[in-house]
Amino acid sequence: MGRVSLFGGDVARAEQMYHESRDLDPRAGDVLQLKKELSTKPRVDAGRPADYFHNFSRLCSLENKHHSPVFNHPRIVCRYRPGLLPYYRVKEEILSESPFASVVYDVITDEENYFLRTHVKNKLIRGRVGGADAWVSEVRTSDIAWIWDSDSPIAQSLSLRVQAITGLDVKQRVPGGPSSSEAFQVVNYGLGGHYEVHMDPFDKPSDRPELQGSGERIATFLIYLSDVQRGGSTVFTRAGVSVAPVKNMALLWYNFTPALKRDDLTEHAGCPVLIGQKWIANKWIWTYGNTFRRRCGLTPDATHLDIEPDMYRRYGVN
Ligand SMILES: O=C(O)CCC(=O)C(=O)O
Ligand SMILES: [Fe+2]
Repeated sequence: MGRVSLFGGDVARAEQMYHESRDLDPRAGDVLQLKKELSTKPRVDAGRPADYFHNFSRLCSLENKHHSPVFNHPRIVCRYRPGLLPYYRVKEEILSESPFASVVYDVITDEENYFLRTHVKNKLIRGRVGGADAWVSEVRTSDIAWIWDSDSPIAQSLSLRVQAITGLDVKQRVPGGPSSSEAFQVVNYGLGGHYEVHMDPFDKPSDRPELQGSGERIATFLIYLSDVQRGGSTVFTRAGVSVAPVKNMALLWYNFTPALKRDDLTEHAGCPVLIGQKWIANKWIWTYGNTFRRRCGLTPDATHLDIEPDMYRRYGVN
């Protein structure tokens, strides 16, 4: 436990546990190992804000249900989300207004879920972080694989569903052209698997040819392919939102404000899986093809809900 605390950045607790366990058995292997790690590990991880681990671990340790800051706004929290098609509405729970984050239940069927997980069975490889020079890192401990729309009619119909729900273009113009969305990224986290605090837009240009000229990841549509017995929530460390995985539920948020300013409040993380395993499928939607679908607001600080009526009026949806 002391080593877990140290790994989680809680040096004070690790030291306290070291002293307690040393008094019990000073020669135990774990005690000696903890002593070694305490003496070599830098006390503060450079570049991380002081509240980095505090917010991450506090939000991760909340109970296994959604948490959001008090939503003090006259606009409703549960609604039928206006979508691209006037007759197609999905039940949506808004968890945060700014940054906008919401969940939609049962966006895929069990059969589609099974397809996504089995299609990648022999293709999963360790996920990386970074842009063109992406590297394997302890920051992200999961296996990933990609499913393009051209790989299967099921993937294609799922992409169209994401388009209908978000109102955003998701067309993939590969090979050769810029795309409005990436392939589904299927991710498997084993025990302890996690993804530390990060933002989805790239810091550096990506080396993936299909993304050249596509702009940026304006929205993230994350589908949970499994429940997780304990742990594995997605947490927004600055916005104070925690989302517990529910099989076949999707979590949607916008990484950019309507004025195309990177929204730092969307900083988020995947909490460590404590019991069970976790599967998700990410769909990132790009600026390309969406300039007129998600227009600017009337003011530079307009939020997503401010521009929504304008976004859907074009499709005859009120
Ligand atoms: O696993 C999660 O809950 C978050 C995953 C994530 O943020 C990502 O893949 O970019
Ligand atoms: Fe992410």
